[in-house]
Amino acid sequence: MSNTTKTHAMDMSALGRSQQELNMDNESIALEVPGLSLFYDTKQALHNVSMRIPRNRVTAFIGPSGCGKSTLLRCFNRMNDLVDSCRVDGEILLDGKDIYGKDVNVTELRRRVGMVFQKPNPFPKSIYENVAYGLRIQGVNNKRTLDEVVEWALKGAALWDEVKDRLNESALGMSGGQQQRLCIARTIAVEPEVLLLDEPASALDPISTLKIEELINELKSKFTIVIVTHNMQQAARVSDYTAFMYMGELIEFGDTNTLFTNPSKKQTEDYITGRYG
Ligand SMILES: Nc1ncnc2c1ncn2[C@@H]1O[C@H](COP(=O)(O)OP(=O)(O)OP(=O)(O)O)[C@@H](O)[C@H]1O
Repeated sequence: MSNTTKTHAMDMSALGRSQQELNMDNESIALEVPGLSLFYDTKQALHNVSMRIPRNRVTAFIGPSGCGKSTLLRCFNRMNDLVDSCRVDGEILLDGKDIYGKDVNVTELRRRVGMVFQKPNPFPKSIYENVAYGLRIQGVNNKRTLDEVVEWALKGAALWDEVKDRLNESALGMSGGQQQRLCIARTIAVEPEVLLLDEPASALDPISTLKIEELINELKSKFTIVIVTHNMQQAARVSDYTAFMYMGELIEFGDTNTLFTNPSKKQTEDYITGRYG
């Protein structure tokens, strides 16, 4: 990298990050993509993507609009199955087993790999029932069990103190930031292994965004987290590993500190220094 570029590369210490580098070879792997292509009709949106997502870490997908970040994220819990024109070619291994295999129960897969979307989407139900929803679907109706899980999940989503006195009020009366944390609580209530976050803070104000980022940092001790973000500062703040994508290809994937301060590919360097995107 040239000296000029180095001065433009992100100052990671300003983000409060330690300089410690992580090594994928020392990680336990939650999700493995040996080589995945994806088509919407004849248009190829992912080109032979290979990657390993480490357990109990935060992995961020960055890249310009339309590069395939959300498409790849949605492959991890087969949300793309809902798109008629979509065809996936390849495997994704969750704990070593192909999630596209014939015998896979997709409902169970989506419990194990939960997803939170860009726009908070609570159900028009009470705060309590939003969090209890996934358990009720599983047939859990014991009040004591539900009470315990609702409290655990709301605490886990850093929302309990704000809502504990109004659990029976409608979730639709909450602020946007609270609704997004409620959606996180609803997702973690069924104890997934992986949490997919698709731009979870982009519709939120800066204070709510900060809360979501702090929450991500806390949740990674229990869950493997994959986050799509447009915001490079956010990726640098919250993630351990970062994948840079461009036009459906995975260009570079590695430890976040290294990717932002010393990228190995020219395309990554151009993107993080603001030359395109
Ligand atoms: N349901 C769909 N049908 C057809 N094409 C789609 C569909 N969803 C996405 N695409 C196309 O696939 C490509 C990748 O889109 P995707 O939304 O994954 O990109 P992205 O990197 O997440 O973009 P953004 O940052 O704007 O959300 C784009 O060319 C997009 O137009």
